[in-house]
Amino acid sequence: MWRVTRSAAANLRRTRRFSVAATIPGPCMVHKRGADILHDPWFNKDTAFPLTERDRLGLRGLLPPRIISFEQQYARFMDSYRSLEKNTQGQPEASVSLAKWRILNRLHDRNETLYYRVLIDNIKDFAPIIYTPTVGLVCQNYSGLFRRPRGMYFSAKDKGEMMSMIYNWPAQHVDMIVVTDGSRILGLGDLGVQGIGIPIGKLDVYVAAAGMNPQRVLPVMHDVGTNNQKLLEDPLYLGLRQPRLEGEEYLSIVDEFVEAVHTRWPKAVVQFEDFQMKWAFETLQRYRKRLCMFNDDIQGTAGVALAGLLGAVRAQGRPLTDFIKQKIVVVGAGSAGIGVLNMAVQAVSRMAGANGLPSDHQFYLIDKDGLVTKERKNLDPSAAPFAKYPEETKGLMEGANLAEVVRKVKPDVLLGLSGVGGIFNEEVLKAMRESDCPRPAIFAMSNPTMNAECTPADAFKYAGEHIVFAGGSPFQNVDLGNGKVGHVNQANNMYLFPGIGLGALLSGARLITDNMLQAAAECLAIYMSDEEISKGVLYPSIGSIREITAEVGTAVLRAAIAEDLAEGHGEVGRKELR
Ligand SMILES: NC(=O)C1=CN([C@@H]2O[C@H](COP(=O)(O)OP(=O)(O)OC[C@H]3O[C@@H](n4cnc5c(N)ncnc54)[C@H](O)[C@@H]3O)[C@@H](O)[C@H]2O)C=CC1
Ligand SMILES: CC(=O)C(=O)O
Ligand SMILES: [Mg+2]
Repeated sequence: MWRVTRSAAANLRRTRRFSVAATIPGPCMVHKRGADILHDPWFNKDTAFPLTERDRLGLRGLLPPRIISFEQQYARFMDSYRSLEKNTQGQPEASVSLAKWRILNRLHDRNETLYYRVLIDNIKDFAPIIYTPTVGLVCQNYSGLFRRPRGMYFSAKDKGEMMSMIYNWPAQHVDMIVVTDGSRILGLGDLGVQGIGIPIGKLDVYVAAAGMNPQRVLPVMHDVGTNNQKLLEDPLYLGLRQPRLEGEEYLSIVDEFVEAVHTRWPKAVVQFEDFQMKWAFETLQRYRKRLCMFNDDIQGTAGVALAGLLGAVRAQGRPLTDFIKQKIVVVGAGSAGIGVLNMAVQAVSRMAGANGLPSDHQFYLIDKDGLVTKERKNLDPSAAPFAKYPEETKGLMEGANLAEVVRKVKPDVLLGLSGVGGIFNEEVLKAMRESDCPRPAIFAMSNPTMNAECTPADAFKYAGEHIVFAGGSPFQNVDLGNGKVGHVNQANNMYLFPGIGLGALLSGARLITDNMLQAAAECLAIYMSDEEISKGVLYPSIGSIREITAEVGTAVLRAAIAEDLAEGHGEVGRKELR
């Protein structure tokens, strides 16, 4: 469909030459020399190059003479990080977090081997810096923070050029791509081109959690303009200074990108991230049968939430099949909230042996206009299956407000994916005290921290110490006094997306099916022991993200094999996989 232009062909030849020399995974031949190596974060070892390599690679004289081992470099970096922590005590949290991000980012830009080692070993400490919440702050300030490019940018001005541009990426192989258009970055809205921080952060998690080869990951930004007036007026803004493309014009950009990626790396897994709702659903429908892709906000989040919801049922001491009877109020009818409900419906249907949503389901959906009912004017088709008929609303009217809904419904679970910080206020949380449930669950899943629907401290204070709590960003456990601790879970799609991507990649499947996603969610749901669950611990520690990712990846791979979709990866073919 797309013309391979002359420059594309030339790029292809160049890339092939380059790739043979420089991007073979594993123990690799580096045909770069001298300063080019020191300036390439993929290969640079700084002062750790031994004398033999300094001679062979033309580095003699370009480095101070003393060889500092990798372990010494590691210790030196961690020392400077810990000193930064000590020296910034008492300073505003945002500036401390940004300072931490800066020193990690400088290392990322200089020496990826050391960067990923410190990241893997300290993932629990560093995840809040390279991922939510700090990544949100980084995106908000990206144009000012920008020093070196990372990833690829496909803008509205590149129409007709993408098949050629894709060959500008220096690596021959790409396994994993995370792409955004910056239109809904966490709960921070349209951040235009500055949203590139999200694909970068997500791919860092892929490397740390799934062991992806850092030379085979690609963060991508589709810059189709921004409707953020502040950014449009910012003289330093790095993106296109035009309103967002809409309709067919928008889709033609994404189509062209997908075609280019699929041509160059047909086996790469593509994760769509932080697209505004209409494009999140549209692109998922459009591409999910055409390439190995998923939408993390719709599908990854749904799996993590479902695992948490099933954990909440276990925490109540009830059998999993009681999930069907749970009264669940979902606040936020966007890509994440609707994604969660769709997956919950699949789970309920499986348990009930039914097809679709049983008529007596107890799911309630609230958006910015209140309770969603069949009387809603211009009811969004994706919300329609969850809109209540008047006789099902316990007397609540269309648009009833959140506190009213909680008072009347007395839910087992209150789950927020609204992006609105503090919306679970004192009144709402106190209403949760009247819940019929022996152990109600409150999930305040919106990111970053300031957009969480409530803090855990408020949740335990107003809704009661017996609740189970999960946030989307990390929070400290809550001291309830008398030696009691309110456990705080982090219900974040980071528990699943690395395993979904890894399993899909290793399977070599050409698409990601509902069964593969369901396998991922089920794997997470059964990961915790009954003892942990009874203490309100629904998810593993982020410190064990590699173990959980390996399990999830295996579950996804098995599901792909069971569906006869697995074609194999690298030297492991279809037969060996079986
Ligand atoms: N913890 C996690 O793993 C994840 C968290 N999220 C978070 O969820 C939030 C929403 O994401 P999306 O669904 O993609 O956004 P979206 O923009 O598609 O949807 C937001 C929804 O919230 C509703 N809303 C807005 N104001 C409201 C109010 N005052 N009361 C009730 N509802 C209100 C809107 O009507 C809309 O339905 C974001 O903050 C995002 O960071 C998203 C994905 C994963
Ligand atoms: C975690 C995530 O994907 C989000 O907040 O959008
Ligand atoms: Mg997201």
